[in-house]
Amino acid sequence: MLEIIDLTKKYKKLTAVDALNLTIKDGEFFGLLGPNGAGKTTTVRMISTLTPKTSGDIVIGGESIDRNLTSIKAKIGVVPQQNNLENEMSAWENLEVHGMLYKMPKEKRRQKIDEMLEFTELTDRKDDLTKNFSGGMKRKLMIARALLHEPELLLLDEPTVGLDASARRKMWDLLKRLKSNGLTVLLTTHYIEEAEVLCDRVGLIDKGKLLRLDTPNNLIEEVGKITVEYFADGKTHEEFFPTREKANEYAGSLEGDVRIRPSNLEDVFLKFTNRRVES
Ligand SMILES: Nc1ncnc2c1ncn2[C@@H]1O[C@H](COP(=O)(O)OP(=O)(O)OP(=O)(O)O)[C@@H](O)[C@H]1O
Repeated sequence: MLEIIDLTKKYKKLTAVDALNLTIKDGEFFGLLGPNGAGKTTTVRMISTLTPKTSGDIVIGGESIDRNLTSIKAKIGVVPQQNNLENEMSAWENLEVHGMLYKMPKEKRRQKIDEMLEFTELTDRKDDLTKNFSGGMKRKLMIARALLHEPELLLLDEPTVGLDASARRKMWDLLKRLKSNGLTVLLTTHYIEEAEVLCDRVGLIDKGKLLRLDTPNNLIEEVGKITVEYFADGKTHEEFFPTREKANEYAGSLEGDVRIRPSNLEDVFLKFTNRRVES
């Protein structure tokens, strides 16, 4: 569905995305996980054709984005990190304008608007101005809008950033419904739990480079399923073990504050970079 080949973006001396290679399969829910500034937004913007790439290629459904921009644009739906709704328009009007921009015939457009409002649970609020919406409702409307023209690939840039815990969980449910419908999704996030809960495979990205790419489980197993966390010399240390027995054995040799827990993707990131994703 999506092939990214040696994709690079340079801003003067800064290489924001550095020879990125990855392939996303049909129906896959793929996550790019990395801290702020890792190059996630730049990658999504290049795939969305909003930011020109410096070099490399992006192939969507067999077509390079350098070839046929109009047909590529029809294949993708984009949900940017920042709200870019028309705030003085109602939810319905925002969707109507999008459908017209994508040249959807009136009957089909109206039918999809109803369907998307229903899917995102915004039907009751369809006539309200979006400036009066909560952060979670705005994000849901942006998803409804991105799906309206029936794209093959949905790009979600940090879909839950700025949302409170309850709105984030509701958004995860909505994204899980998309996943069960078989849509191909590329999501960026710096939330560990989000990547673990939603993604079939995860690419760890830091300073523009892809460090690792696999299922969350495989990545965690590569590092060690069990973490021993202990406090010494004024800071917290982590050691990783393949089994609880080995972790127990090691923990037994330590003094003071010791915790044994399942490893997560934050530990994987820490192991490969010495830095945390959620800092
Ligand atoms: N228009 C620009 N001009 C110059 N540098 C930029 C520009 N856009 C991004 N950068 C730089 O490129 C790097 C990657 O930024 P990017 O926004 O892609 O990261 P990110 O992983 O999406 O982080 P965030 O979630 O905070 O947006 C950063 O160092 C950023 O400062």
